Amino acid sequence: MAEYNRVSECVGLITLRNPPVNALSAAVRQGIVDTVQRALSDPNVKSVVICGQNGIFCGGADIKEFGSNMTGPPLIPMIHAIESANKPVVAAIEGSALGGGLELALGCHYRIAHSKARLGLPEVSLGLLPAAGGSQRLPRLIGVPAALNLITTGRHVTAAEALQLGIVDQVTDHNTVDAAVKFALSVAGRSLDPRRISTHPCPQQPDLDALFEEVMQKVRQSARGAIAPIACVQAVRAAATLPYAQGMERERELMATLFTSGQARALQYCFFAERAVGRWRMPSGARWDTSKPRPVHKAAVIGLGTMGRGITVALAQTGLSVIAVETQEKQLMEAKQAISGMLERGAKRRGVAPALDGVIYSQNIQAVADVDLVIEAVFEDIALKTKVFQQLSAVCKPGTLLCTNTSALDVDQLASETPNPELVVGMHFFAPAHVMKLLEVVYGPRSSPQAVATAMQLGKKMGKASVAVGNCRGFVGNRMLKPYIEEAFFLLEEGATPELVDQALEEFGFPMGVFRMSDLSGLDVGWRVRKGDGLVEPGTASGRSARIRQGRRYSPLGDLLCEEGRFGQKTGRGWYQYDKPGSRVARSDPWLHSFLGAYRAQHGLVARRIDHQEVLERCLYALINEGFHILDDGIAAGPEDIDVIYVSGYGWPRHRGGPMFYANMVGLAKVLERLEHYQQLHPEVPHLQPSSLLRRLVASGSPPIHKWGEAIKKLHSQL
Ligand SMILES: CCCCCCC[C@H](O)CC(=O)SCCNC(=O)CCNC(=O)[C@H](O)C(C)(C)COP(=O)([O-])OP(=O)([O-])OC[C@H]1O[C@@H](n2cnc3c(N)ncnc32)[C@H](O)[C@@H]1OP(=O)([O-])[O-]
Ligand SMILES: NC(=O)c1ccc[n+]([C@@H]2O[C@H](COP(=O)([O-])OP(=O)(O)OC[C@H]3O[C@@H](n4cnc5c(N)ncnc54)[C@H](O)[C@@H]3O)[C@@H](O)[C@H]2O)c1
Repeated sequence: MAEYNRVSECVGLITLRNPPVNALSAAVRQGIVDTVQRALSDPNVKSVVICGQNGIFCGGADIKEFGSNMTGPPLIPMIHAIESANKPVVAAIEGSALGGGLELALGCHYRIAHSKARLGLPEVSLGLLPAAGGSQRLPRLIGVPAALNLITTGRHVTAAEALQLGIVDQVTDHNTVDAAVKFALSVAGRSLDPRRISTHPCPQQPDLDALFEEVMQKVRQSARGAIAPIACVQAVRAAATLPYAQGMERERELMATLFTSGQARALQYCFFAERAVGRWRMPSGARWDTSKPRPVHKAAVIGLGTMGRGITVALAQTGLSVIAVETQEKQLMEAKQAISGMLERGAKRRGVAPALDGVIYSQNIQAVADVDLVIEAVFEDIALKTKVFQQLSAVCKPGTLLCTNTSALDVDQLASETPNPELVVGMHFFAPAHVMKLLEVVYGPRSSPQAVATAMQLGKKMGKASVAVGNCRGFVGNRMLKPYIEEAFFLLEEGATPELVDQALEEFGFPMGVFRMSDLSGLDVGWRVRKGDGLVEPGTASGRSARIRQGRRYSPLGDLLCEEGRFGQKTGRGWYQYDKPGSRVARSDPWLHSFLGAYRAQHGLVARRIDHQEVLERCLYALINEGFHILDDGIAAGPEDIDVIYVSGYGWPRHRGGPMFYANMVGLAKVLERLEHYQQLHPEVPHLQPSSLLRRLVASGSPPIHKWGEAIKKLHSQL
């Protein structure tokens, strides 16, 4: 709703009231229509101010309404009525003015913002465009290049930048509503014609065609199949080339296409999923809203290799004091240099001072005695980690949380080696840890709710998408990756090439296919794991039996490449070839193709034609099937958790919503049918055997994703 008051005798003050972000629901739109009319028809009112309650102007259209039949007054005529008003209307912007919220403000004649406010048109990130006139008014106000940048990226700008761009007329450090009322009084009676943005022509821009061509190319490259950024460019082009009314018509047409697209549904699902994972729960019944995190002022990182360095940077950037411990002197010196460099570059980008003094380096574990939380990132070796955890338990003050960054070891086993297992959780970061958005917070059966709450809160402070998951081999992300990679290997055996597999996955929207990714992260990583699992058998055995290990189909292709010293980019050779070790441009390698030919011949395999469809079905459905197992095992609380993990940590294209959402879109019956089909063809591949949850869901009529919970058993913290 919207509340109306008369202030300073002759200013009509309209306050949007719809907590928490004053989204423009039907009731709010109706409230605005009514109160604007009331203010305009009151002869005592000389000007009008629109603000939002609780320090936030407006978070835009109510996204929850998009899934239903929209009722209430539409936004476009409502904003048009404000712009056409014969009394000045001033927007008082505190907190956020986003999407429809900024479009509403652009319909006002003046905009006053608090210095801490953020403004933007983020519709593109929801698969939409600013379709309440934003795509037509913003270019008229700030010019085509700046509007293109804001609308195609959806980025939020600070009040200072908004002032510089000309989006707002004044910025205040004081009470915004008071400033806006004062301003409204000062402009009462002035001509409003120059303030009606829709009546302006777009500022002239030389080489308009070249500009649009360039931006379109850039957008197509970075959008990786997303349609909204392209529609955003088209809408701004309409603003630049057509009269306002025709531009609005184009905006409407483009929005109509986007609004009902699967991509918009997927992106809006992601928006809510990212918020839903914050409402975590544990098998014990402990939950986000009943578990109080411990304050963390000082943290420690043990082991300053690849991961420890990034984790130190991520912690220091949140303003924490960090004790960074590394036993090897040379490593310590190198780490200090690398961490300082990362902090300096990060601070420069964000325009703040680098937190160099926030990090204290030591070779001695005793230095962590008074920290509140430790993150261990030493080598992936259970004996070493156990020793480190025992040392930490002896050294740290009582109550210090002990977190491990292990990728695959048993968090619960580590916990059981300490006197206080309730203080132990996994904090599984992804490389590079100061950049990658994802954090899996892994709880064991004995982890306390407080430990989980603390790790989740710290993750949020570091700007991570933090997801609480149970303890099992590979946790959620890496566990699902295993069948995906295995299927890719099997496809090579059957006739595919790394190029074909990668192309299919990249066209689907992954930034990198499985083989380019494997070259980047190093083939030796998986080799070490497979050796540890007793799967790697040296030798030249041939035939089908050589490819069955531990009772199931196994492809030794990755091991054979490692035996050749082909570890990927770092050695200049892997699934592709590179100009030199460390170089990043992958080129097709004829050696690899003849190696695959010889391998197939040795094992009696006949190459067949494999198309993109099969690549996608085999790799993605195997991954999704594991996701269903994970849900059934209770390792992830819901499909949103899995989807957030895949979108923020594994390059799953956001406009496809995540693997579980994608399965829902494709249709669960179809996924089941294809898995059954491939399982019949490859009976020795257990991960193609459809999960019982998938079968149950299909049997119960394939309920929509938000109803899957009813078919899922209770949460577990361990398999
Ligand atoms: C054909 C039809 C024509 C239509 C015309 C088009 C109009 C327009 O162009 C389209 C739009 O405006 S598109 C919209 C463009 N606008 C955007 O994209 C802005 C989206 N919002 C944001 O970016 C952030 O919420 C803020 C920065 C506003 C606050 O951040 P913060 O302080 O960290 O808070 P938080 O944790 O993020 O959210 C708190 C709670 O509020 C919820 N909620 C939030 N916004 C909502 C909304 N618009 N709606 C509903 N709910 C919304 C959120 O889900 C959460 O509830 P939950 O129960 O926990 O899930
Ligand atoms: N590299 C990745 O992509 C990645 C991703 C997620 C998780 N992880 C996990 O993070 C952990 C660290 O991996 P990494 O890649 O950073 O390893 P790394 O080999 O780069 O670094 C490990 C560091 O720990 C130091 N160290 C060993 N024993 C120590 C001790 N007792 N005290 C202090 N320092 C000690 C080593 O000197 C080395 O500098 C592993 O458990 C790994 O599984 C790695």
